Amino acid sequence: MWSKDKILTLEALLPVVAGWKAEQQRVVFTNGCFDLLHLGHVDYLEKARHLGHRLVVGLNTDASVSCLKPGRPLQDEVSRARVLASLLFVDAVVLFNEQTPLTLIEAVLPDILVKGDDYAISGIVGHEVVLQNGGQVLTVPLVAGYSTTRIVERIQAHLTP
Ligand SMILES: Nc1ncnc2c1ncn2[C@@H]1O[C@H](COP(=O)(O)OP(=O)(O)OP(=O)(O)O)[C@@H](O)[C@H]1O
Ligand SMILES: O=P(O)(O)O[C@@H]1O[C@H]([C@H](O)CO)[C@@H](O)[C@H](O)[C@@H]1O
Repeated sequence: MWSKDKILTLEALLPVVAGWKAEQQRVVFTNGCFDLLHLGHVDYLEKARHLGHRLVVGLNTDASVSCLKPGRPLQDEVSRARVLASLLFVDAVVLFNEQTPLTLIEAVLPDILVKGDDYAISGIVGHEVVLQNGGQVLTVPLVAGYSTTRIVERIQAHLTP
């Protein structure tokens, strides 16, 4: 499968998810901006995937990111989606334009909802609907010292005479 074929609209994703569920494959969902992919992202996404059988990543569109993080994204949504889709342990990438992935999560109804542990379970968007549906909401420990912001700051410091 080509990585680009993992990037699906919600309409295209839902029957794929239904097929996985019919085969008793536990579907893991996470979401984020993933502007500059770094070790923390890779570590957490790989761990998230191994909490179940299939990993779906909800990716904020450029418009969504720019509302949440002024001055971002540094990489456009096409680039961010392809980079995520190129990861072996990512099974699907779906863009969402809202400020939160709630509608997306309500549609996908994953078996497991995951975020890094920079989020408390109660602060993870969609935790209620996933728990009400009998699913799990879990966090994965952060890899210390890695963030997109940190990368930007280091580049800026490097360029500053
Ligand atoms: N160092 C890290 N280790 C593990 N997971 C991380 C790390 N940094 C971010 N994540 C997780 O990656 C997902 C996407 O986060 P995000 O795109 O905001 O990354 P970020 O590097 O924190 O970006 P920013 O610096 O702009 O906030 C979130 O679920 C977050 O919990
Ligand atoms: O990359 P981020 O900033 O970790 O991703 C955000 O996560 C929010 C989270 O799901 C809140 O529980 C989400 O609401 C927001 O749209 C970004 O995806």
